Amino acid sequence: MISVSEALDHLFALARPLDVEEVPLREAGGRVLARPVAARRDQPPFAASAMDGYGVAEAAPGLKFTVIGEAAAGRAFHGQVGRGEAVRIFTGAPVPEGVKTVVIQEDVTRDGEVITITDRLGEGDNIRPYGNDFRAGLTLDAPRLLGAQDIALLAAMNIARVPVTRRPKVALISTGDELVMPGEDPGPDQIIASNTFGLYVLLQQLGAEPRLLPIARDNEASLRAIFGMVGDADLVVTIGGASVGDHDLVARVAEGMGLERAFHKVAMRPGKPLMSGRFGEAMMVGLPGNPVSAMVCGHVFLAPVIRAMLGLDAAAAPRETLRLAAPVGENGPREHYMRARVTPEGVSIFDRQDSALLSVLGAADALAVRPPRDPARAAGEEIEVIRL
Ligand SMILES: Nc1nc2c(c(=O)[nH]1)N[C@H]1C(S)=C(S)[C@@H](COP(=O)(O)OP(=O)(O)OC[C@H]3O[C@@H](n4cnc5c(N)ncnc54)[C@H](O)[C@@H]3O)O[C@H]1N2
Ligand code: MOO
Repeated sequence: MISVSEALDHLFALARPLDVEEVPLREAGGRVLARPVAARRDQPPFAASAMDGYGVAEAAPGLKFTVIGEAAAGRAFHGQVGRGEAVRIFTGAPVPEGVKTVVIQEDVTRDGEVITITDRLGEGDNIRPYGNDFRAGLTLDAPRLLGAQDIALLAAMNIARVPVTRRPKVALISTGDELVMPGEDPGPDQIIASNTFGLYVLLQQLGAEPRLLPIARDNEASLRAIFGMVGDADLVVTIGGASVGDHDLVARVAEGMGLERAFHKVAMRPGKPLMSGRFGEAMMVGLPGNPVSAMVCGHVFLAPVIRAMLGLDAAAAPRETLRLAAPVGENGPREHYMRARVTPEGVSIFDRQDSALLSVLGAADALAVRPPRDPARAAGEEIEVIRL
């Protein structure tokens, strides 16, 4: 069995980078910027007032001015402002020629067209200089996962269409005679396909485009038929049928259809029967069927693979080092990803870790990672966690 980090190395080698597409700005949130983009203008494109008030050449308590016009956002005052003159000005307005400072209206008394600066004149000129935020050519570097604030910046840069990495198309195949879809009536020996839907949402959240294929039954003909439906998927993910049982046919059938397997079985818990390889034009990852095993493999393997396909760093799921809230016993020979909660007292690992228990996963907000053969640990000792 290979280690988790060896498995990740294999997976990164199997993943192919995707091409670039242009999308409208509003659709670029959550996508990965594929090429650097440069600002197409200076911002602000003129010196702008930062406040509502009066623009003057020089301000001091007691000085009087005659108001000769008005400058508002989107409506400049085009004349020259001389000594003894003021322009009524509003936030965002271009600062007229001759104005050196904006006195906020709270620091002024007005009588008809004449204003007088009171004796509590505030500090600063209240003017945002030309190009103060950025200049044309300012570059947003790629690759970069675009958040809401990046979209605001790109808009200000006047970028209406954004080059992003195409979303990886992922075909999700559940396998098993026992599975029915949520909402259906299960027979007495059937259960509901669950991790399929968890993985679907995880993939969506990662920026992939998942597609649910019909459930493949535990026979070669059914598996072959469903594999025949993967189309132009970049990644084929199977769930279940990965182990050694008589009905675990996934690897055999996929190999019959051209899978070049890179590995099968990883020294981890849960998730041991993981496999992967190239499957025609696609990459294939076979996940174990146990609901928690599949979800843990989603976080530990699928998430880094999707990020790599999107052009982000090929890196394992980020870990943090925190302190244990309670002692934990020694670990076995496999790297153990234990459902846990991060509390103010530290990392609290759940007692029940069976890989069928989705209720325990639902209560968890982190996976505590124990190295193989990690000795028993006391409360307060450090432990690495992956946040869920
Ligand atoms: N003799 C051995 N038996 C098993 C081993 C082993 O090494 N030797 N490994 C165990 C481990 S670890 C795991 S994990 C499981 C994984 O087995 P499979 O990948 O073949 O999964 P299945 O047998 O198809 O299903 C396991 C379990 O999960 C349920 N399941 C499957 N798909 C779904 C789904 N989409 N949604 C919800 N639940 C699902 C299925 O009904 C089974 O209960 O093998 C152990 N056995
Ligand atoms: O390795 Mo299995 O995934 O423990 O349930």
